[in-house]
Amino acid sequence: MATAVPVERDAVARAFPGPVRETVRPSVTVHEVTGGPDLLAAGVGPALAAASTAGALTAAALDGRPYGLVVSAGIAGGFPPHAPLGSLVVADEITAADLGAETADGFLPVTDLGFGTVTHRPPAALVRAAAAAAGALTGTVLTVSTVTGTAARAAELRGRHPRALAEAMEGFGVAEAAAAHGVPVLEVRAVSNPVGPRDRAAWRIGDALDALTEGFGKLAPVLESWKQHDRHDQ
Ligand SMILES: O=C(O)c1cccc(C(=O)CC[C@H]2O[C@@H](n3cnc4c(=O)[nH]cnc43)[C@H](O)[C@@H]2O)c1
Repeated sequence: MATAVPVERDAVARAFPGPVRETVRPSVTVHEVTGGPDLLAAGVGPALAAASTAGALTAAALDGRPYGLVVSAGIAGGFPPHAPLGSLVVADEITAADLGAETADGFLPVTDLGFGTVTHRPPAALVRAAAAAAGALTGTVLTVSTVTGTAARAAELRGRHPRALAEAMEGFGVAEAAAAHGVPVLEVRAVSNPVGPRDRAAWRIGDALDALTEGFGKLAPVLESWKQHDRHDQ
């Protein structure tokens, strides 16, 4: 499970009762919850999140304990009124919103330029089960390299992605790493702030971290049934 920063990782860890063992890997430190998931604070932004997640995936595969599922988790901006503060969002699409080219006629995703991908889709059955268990909304979660800070940019993003519920900065990077290893991905976000005009006073990071802990408490049985990694140990 990959969060951006340690405070998010620790919020997820609080949902699982077991003790935590810290293992230093070449590109990332893994917090292994006994009887629960492995957790990474993979860094802020898609590039570092991809590098850290790929490192953990590679290390686990070389140990003969490959992961069966990768989860990108953390706080996010929610598009009002679709994803209110404190709500939980499970992504059915993880989309890189600013990976492309600006043209006189508007933004072109890299796929229109003939390269790569801009969207990863988590397994539909997993998304349904996770959202039902956690009482979460489902929709597109955008990955951006620049936090939206104006109403105009928020409207532009929703115009291009009408199903977008939230934006964050790591999901697509984590999903790229998972895809490179042939492992399914899920993204779960708790809304800490509205997407729109920059207003630090409007952040509710503590509430979002609490929602993350509560959400993962409810998600645990769903994730357990998808987890192949620990089954290799038994
Ligand atoms: O400076 C600001 O106005 C500002 C507003 C919201 C969030 C930030 C961050 O630097 C948070 C980055 C961190 O948290 C995730 N996150 C949370 N809210 C958002 C958001 O609205 N847009 C993008 N990312 C967000 C993100 O995944 C990072 O890990 C700054």
